[in-house]
Amino acid sequence: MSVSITMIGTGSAFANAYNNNNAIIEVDGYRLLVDCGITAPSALHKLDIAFGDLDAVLISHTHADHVGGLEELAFQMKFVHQRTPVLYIPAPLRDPLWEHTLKGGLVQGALQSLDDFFEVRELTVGEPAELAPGLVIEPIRTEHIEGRLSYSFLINEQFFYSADMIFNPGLLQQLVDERGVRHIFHDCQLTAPGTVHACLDELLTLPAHIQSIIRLMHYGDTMPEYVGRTGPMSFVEQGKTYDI
Ligand SMILES: O=c1ccn([C@@H]2O[C@@H]3COP(=O)(O)O[C@H]3[C@H]2O)c(=O)[nH]1
Ligand SMILES: [Zn+2]
Ligand SMILES: [Zn+2]
Repeated sequence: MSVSITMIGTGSAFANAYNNNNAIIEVDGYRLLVDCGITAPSALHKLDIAFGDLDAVLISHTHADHVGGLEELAFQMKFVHQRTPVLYIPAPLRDPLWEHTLKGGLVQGALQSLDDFFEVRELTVGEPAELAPGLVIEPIRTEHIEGRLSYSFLINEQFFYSADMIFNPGLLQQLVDERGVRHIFHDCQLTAPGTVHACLDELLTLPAHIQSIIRLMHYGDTMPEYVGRTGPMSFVEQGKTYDI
């Protein structure tokens, strides 16, 4: 069963030349949207993909470049398509997503909870869950912003998707050398210091065999200036589909 990933956006939160760093993971026609930022609706439209073509959405954390498009998704699916989209979410993130992010825009009349807009499927952190045949996802708690919840994802035991995280060489070493991870898509802040994201200088300190399986995402508008300066790593191209 072949699994692919298409980054509908590869940009950092402040990028203008790239859409928000959100992805579609596809296996046998099943399409999972990973994060749904402010630009996701237009990014999907440019790829001729409608919200109705998606099977589910998975959320890593509640920054707007990762959840800012969920209100439109919720309203469109409810009031245009009369459908309830499936929302996969690491369990501890469920309440903050509603209380701190979505409630303000979605609450109206009898519609008072996340369940009024989504079929919520909570994921247990640290446990693999089969979302569809051939698509097993394990949320891993990673550090991004002090005091805020954020998760990376291990997919089919072989693909690690960082979402937003600070540099954690020990975790990457463990994933590759002990758990057999073969592909990594990692956020990459092009300039130091990496206070809330792994930065390029830090990622370049990884062992070569780990760098060789890393593709860099969630980058700023100056990315072209860094092509050829990323060692064995390479930048993910926005809109390109990769087998993982
Ligand atoms: O303590 C903080 C909190 C936030 N920020 C910026 O806001 C952005 C929010 O989206 P992001 O997580 O993709 O990237 C973050 C950073 O660019 C920061 O630099 N330091
Ligand atoms: Zn981000
Ligand atoms: Zn973030």
